[in-house]
Amino acid sequence: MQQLLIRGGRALQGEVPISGAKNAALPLLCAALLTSEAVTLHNVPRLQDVRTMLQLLQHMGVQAEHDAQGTVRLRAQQLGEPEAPYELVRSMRASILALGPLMARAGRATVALPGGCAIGSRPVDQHIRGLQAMGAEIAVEHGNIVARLPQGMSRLRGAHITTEMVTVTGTENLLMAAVLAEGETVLSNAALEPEIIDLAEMLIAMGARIEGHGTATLRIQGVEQLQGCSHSVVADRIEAGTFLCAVAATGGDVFLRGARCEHLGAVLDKLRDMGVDIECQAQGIRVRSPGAASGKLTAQSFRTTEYPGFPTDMQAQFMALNCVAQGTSTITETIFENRFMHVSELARLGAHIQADGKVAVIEGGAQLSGAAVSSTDLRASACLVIAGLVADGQTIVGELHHLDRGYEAIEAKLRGLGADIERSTA
Ligand SMILES: CC(=O)N[C@H]1[C@@H](OP(=O)(O)OP(=O)(O)OC[C@H]2O[C@@H](n3ccc(=O)[nH]c3=O)[C@H](O)[C@@H]2O)O[C@H](CO)[C@@H](O)[C@@H]1O
Ligand SMILES: C=C(OP(=O)(O)O)C(=O)O
Repeated sequence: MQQLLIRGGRALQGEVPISGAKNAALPLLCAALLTSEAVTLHNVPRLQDVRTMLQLLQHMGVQAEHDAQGTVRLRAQQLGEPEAPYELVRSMRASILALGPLMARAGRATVALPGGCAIGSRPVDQHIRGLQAMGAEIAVEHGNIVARLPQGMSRLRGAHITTEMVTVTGTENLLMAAVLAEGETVLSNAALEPEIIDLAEMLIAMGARIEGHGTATLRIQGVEQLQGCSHSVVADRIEAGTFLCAVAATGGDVFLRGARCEHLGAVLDKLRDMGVDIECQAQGIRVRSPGAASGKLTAQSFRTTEYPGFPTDMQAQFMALNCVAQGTSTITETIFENRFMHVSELARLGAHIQADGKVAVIEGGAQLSGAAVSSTDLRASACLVIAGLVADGQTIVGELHHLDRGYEAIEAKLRGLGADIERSTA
């Protein structure tokens, strides 16, 4: 079993490269299913979810290779069996993103129903409803979503779809289904995340006709086929936000190369209000902080909401920061019903937090002390790493498969900034 050993108390200094976004790379990889031509993706992060997605695509007959420079070359010339088996789906919920492209390209798909996972029940009813509105027949059989076109129908048909809530992968799935559908699709209540814009831009480069990406209404005119393309994955705003919180907590002066201020508005506002200096530059973000130990950082309350609000994927990391900043803060998690599992682990490090339902109240100013803690999900593990970086003594973070799903070389990047952190096999 692998674990991270962190000896806290060092300020972070220097420059760190921000990788391509996991949550953009995963739908972009699935978009390669939409064409028989070659697709090249640059700036693809080397992390476990990407490896799982490549395995899934290879399972369907897609040629896919990831080189050491972060370029993935894909070709879905002929699709094999359009199915996503449970072994792959259960380790990565984003496998559901194969459903829309497979229905668009092959007219049938079998995708294992993702189970309830750590952070909430996460149903996919909106994905299914949207595809049904486009003419798909869908049944759930033996734990699989089995989708097909009815007899006599050769393509999905455009439809007006309003999702009942804003869903990121739901919007992506329906967008990828609509680009090859017959006629116009209007997606209302669409998600606005930068990863959706990145996907729309790649699809447009493939010949798709899309308007309104980045707004709540997407208009798609279906085309008969798409061509190959070359596209670079947008920078990971959540990885950048994680480093911002780490530097804020430890203190220091770091340049996040490639990070984009315009994608981090709500997080940057809270950091500035806290007393952290943020400078937006063309090539990245510079962050300077006196560190929590100075007593000069003021804890900030927030609610997680859909983009452009405060991202749920930054809630845990910011909570670690609020534990050591001064004052009492309240965090309300509105997106997922079970995303406070890091609270009990932070308590093992000496944090003072009371969580009840959607709301956690954090009494700041804690002097954390190192202990053995266990990751419960991806961002919870990043939160524990941040806490470890400011705790006295040694923190041991276990269950690293969560962290490795979504962070590329996080300990090497932190070591490059002066952190005392290493991976060991227990
Ligand atoms: C791979 C990827 O991009 N993952 C991100 C994506 O997840 P994901 O796309 O799974 O999250 P959604 O935006 O779909 O979920 C938002 C809310 O809608 C609910 N819902 C969603 C779909 C549906 O059919 N029915 C339903 O009830 C969910 O349970 C949740 O409460 O957006 C989340 C919210 O920003 C992020 O935390 C994840 O990191
Ligand atoms: C929850 C996350 O990812 P996923 O949707 O892949 O589980 C995340 O990136 O924080």
